[in-house]
Amino acid sequence: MVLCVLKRRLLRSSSCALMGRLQRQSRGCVYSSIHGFSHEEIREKLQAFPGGSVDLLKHDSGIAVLTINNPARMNAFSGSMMVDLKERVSQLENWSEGKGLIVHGAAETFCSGSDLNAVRAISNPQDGMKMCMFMQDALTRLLRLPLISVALVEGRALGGGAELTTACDFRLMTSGSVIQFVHKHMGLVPGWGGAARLVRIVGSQKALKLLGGALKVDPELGLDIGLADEILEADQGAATALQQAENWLSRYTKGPVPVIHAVKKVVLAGRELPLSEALRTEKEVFGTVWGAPANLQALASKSKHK
Ligand SMILES: CCCC(=O)SCCNC(=O)CCNC(=O)[C@H](O)C(C)(C)COP(=O)(O)OP(=O)(O)OC[C@H]1O[C@@H](n2cnc3c(N)ncnc32)[C@H](O)[C@@H]1OP(=O)(O)O
Repeated sequence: MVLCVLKRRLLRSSSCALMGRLQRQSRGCVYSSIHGFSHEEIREKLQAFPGGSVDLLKHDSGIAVLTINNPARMNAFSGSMMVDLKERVSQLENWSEGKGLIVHGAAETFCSGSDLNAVRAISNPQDGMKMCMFMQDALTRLLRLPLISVALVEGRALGGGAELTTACDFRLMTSGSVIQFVHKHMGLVPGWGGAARLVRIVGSQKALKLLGGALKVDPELGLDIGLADEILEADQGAATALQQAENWLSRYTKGPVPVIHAVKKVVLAGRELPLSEALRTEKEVFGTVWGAPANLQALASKSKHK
């Protein structure tokens, strides 16, 4: 009897722990005060380096467009843009009707990394660490959104810009575009989580070559090594690269919001959690769609999958 009660309590507490982990995972925060991370302190420091913006446009289709907007500096991230990015990610976390996201740069180029003027001004190790934690937090939360996300790479994605592409589920490259982890040339390694994510996307051997050689990845190489998911050709009638990216993404965002969110959550769990935890998460997510309206409707329509 006592054993049964204990067993039940254990089961309840482990499922609570799992749900907590799932919630934290979907919110995505990596750092807290125990890591010496004060969001407010670093936010204030970053705001001292203004310029550009990160803009968000949510469409009725459920696809949002996030624009890295600082064309005078090839869309380099100023301090205030880092703060903007985090605010936009918070807005997307609360967008219950959202299904997809396109991240792109203004004026047909993606992003040339952090603004070198800000980098010079905060080149001491303490400030560098704080900026690194802030951006890791923002980009981890971006990747963990329940939306299916795409980086549309036009022109150049350099340094932190290359890292940003890895915080999306997919990368589409237009002809002539380049992704380059130039960090080694700057005496650096990625610090916005780009190395950890790159290894998961292309494997450690290829990641070592890309980082160790600061290799230029053009669309063909990108497709070959699995960094790019599709090449967008310029000659597609009158369609802009953004329209082409929306068309590409809409294949994966078709359907009811809860189902798209569930798809993203199970894939995220498989990508990030050890197998036994990923399986438990999958079960929890399955429980949210089983017998839910979309499932009942599909059963009632006796659909065939020809
Ligand atoms: C953990 C994060 C690590 C990092 O991200 S470190 C930063 C890595 N990124 C870089 O080193 C990129 C440096 N920039 C470049 O290599 C070149 O500017 C680039 C992007 C290839 C473009 O070359 P071009 O087409 O010849 O154009 P350009 O050099 O005249 O640039 C146009 C204007 O944009 C500016 N710019 C480009 N990238 C920047 C950056 N990251 N920070 C601050 N300003 C940047 C550049 O200084 C120039 O401005 P201006 O016209 O001289 O006032």
